[in-house]
Amino acid sequence: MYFRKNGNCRATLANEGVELMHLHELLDAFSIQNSYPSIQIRGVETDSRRVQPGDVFFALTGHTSNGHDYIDQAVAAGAAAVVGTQERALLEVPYIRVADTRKAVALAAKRFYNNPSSRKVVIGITGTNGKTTTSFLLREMLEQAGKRCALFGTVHYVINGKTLPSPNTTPDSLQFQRLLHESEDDVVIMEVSSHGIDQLRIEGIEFDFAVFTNLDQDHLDYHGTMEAYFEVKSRLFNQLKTEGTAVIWKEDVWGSRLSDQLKTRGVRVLEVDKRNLEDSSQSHHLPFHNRINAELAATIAIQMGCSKEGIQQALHSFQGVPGRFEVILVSNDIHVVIDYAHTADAFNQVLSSVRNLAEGRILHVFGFRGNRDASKRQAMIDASLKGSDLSILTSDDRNGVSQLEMENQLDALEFTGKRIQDRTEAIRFALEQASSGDWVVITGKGNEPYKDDYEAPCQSDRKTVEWYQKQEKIKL
Ligand SMILES: CC(=O)N[C@H]1[C@@H](OP(=O)(O)OP(=O)(O)OC[C@H]2O[C@@H](n3ccc(=O)[nH]c3=O)[C@H](O)[C@@H]2O)O[C@H](CO)[C@@H](O)[C@@H]1O[C@H](C)C(=O)N[C@@H](C)C(=O)N[C@H](CCC(=O)O)C(=O)O
Ligand SMILES: Nc1ncnc2c1ncn2[C@@H]1O[C@H](COP(=O)(O)OP(=O)(O)OP(=O)(O)O)[C@@H](O)[C@H]1O
Repeated sequence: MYFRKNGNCRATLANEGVELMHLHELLDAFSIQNSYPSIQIRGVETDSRRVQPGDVFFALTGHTSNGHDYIDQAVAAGAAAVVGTQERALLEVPYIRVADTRKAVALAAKRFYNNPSSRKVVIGITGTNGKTTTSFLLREMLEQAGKRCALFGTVHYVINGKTLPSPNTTPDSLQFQRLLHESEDDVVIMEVSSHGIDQLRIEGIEFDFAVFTNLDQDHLDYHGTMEAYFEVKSRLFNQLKTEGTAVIWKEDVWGSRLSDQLKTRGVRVLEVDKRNLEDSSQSHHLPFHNRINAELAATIAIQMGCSKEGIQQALHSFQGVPGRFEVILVSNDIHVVIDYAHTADAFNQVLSSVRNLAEGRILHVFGFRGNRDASKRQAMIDASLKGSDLSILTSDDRNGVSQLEMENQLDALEFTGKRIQDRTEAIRFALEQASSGDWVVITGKGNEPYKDDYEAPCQSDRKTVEWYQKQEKIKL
């Protein structure tokens, strides 16, 4: 069945609900002047293992493998055309050479799915810490005001109210356009990671609002320097619509710098600073860092027509974010906080928030992810030692690094606290040490499962704490 939609000639495959498009129409999306045959294509794909007959296969040069190595596999699976950057011997299907396949696939997917984000309010949230929390808070405020929100982030994606697993904080461009094509939501709230920007996952998307929370040392294994990291993050703001608005936490030095840059360029900027927090009575029950996130979210919500009362109501009913400042009261007046902090600044924030609450001591359990930015580790250790009364260094997620190698790396750091290799054991130790009025703060994994060789393998920090309570393995 053929039909025309927004001027594009499309067709639907019987019983599959899949639209067809002419190859030249797709290639127009990334400005390829072409004389390729006018074949019909069925879809866009970047993974040879998922190619269906009629798809255009985009060969991406990745960090672990090279899509060009899978072109033959894609063609064998029925690819109607292939797009890549490398020179190729003649194929039995058209091969289109471009300068940048990531850019090409982003623009092709946008065209193929008929630019779905153009019909929604699009909000991007970036920064080292606070993206997830700000996005959850904003969703709560907007949903309570009757706006249906799609959400993309670290914890999960939500489309049409349905929760989907999150393979990446920021989805790749193809997945993003595909999901938005299905979305009947009014608003799109997305966490925008620096990897996502660098890998052009948001290429071609125009934002109504872009938020900057803060910048702290992280991901330098990928970006090299803080300057480079900042430069990548700031690219999000080049994708604001002409009438779009930047919302920035001004107390952060990088945020202040970004704000000045944007104002010089004539971009509309709404700055949030400590004074806004003093004025806002509605978020006083939250730890300080989440008050920042709440204020950033509220600034957008107000711009989108939400009432102050509605925002207050949303903050009141907010259930929190899985694995972010989750507080568990265990017996004998001992509190446990499960949190996702994995930078020095996040440690400072969380530990000082707990300091304001704790009558007794703070016992901090933390670790490091293997195969990721190791240059931030000493600053994290220093923040833990400074902000807690007992600092317990354990395993976080070795991410393919052997235990021996990890232990060697830790030996090279200056740490005067307690080291317990096994995470379950470290949590047990902290709980055993705690007495009435103390707070045990467990950071790094949040709601994510961790792998451990000890008694309770592959579970979450919360489950471990609850397990100890239930098993009465320790006297709480
Ligand atoms: C290092 C990195 O960022 N990698 C991301 C990147 O993968 P890649 O391009 O390197 O993929 P690859 O595995 O080398 O494969 C290259 C190409 O060959 C294709 N292929 C491969 C095998 C095959 O048989 N056939 C085939 O066609 C693949 O489909 C792909 O198109 O692009 C993929 C799709 O977008 C991402 O899923 C993947 O994220 C990995 C899983 C990852 O861990 N990324 C982290 C660093 C990340 O992006 N994190 C941020 C959050 C950071 C934070 O703020 O905390 C995020 O947004 O998630
Ligand atoms: N505004 C903030 N400033 C500093 N630290 C914060 C802030 N908000 C949250 N944090 C800390 O950062 C941790 C991660 O928070 P959140 O998940 O909201 O951020 P994120 O940017 O989405 O992180 P990631 O991309 O790694 O998932 C929290 O558990 C908390 O320790």
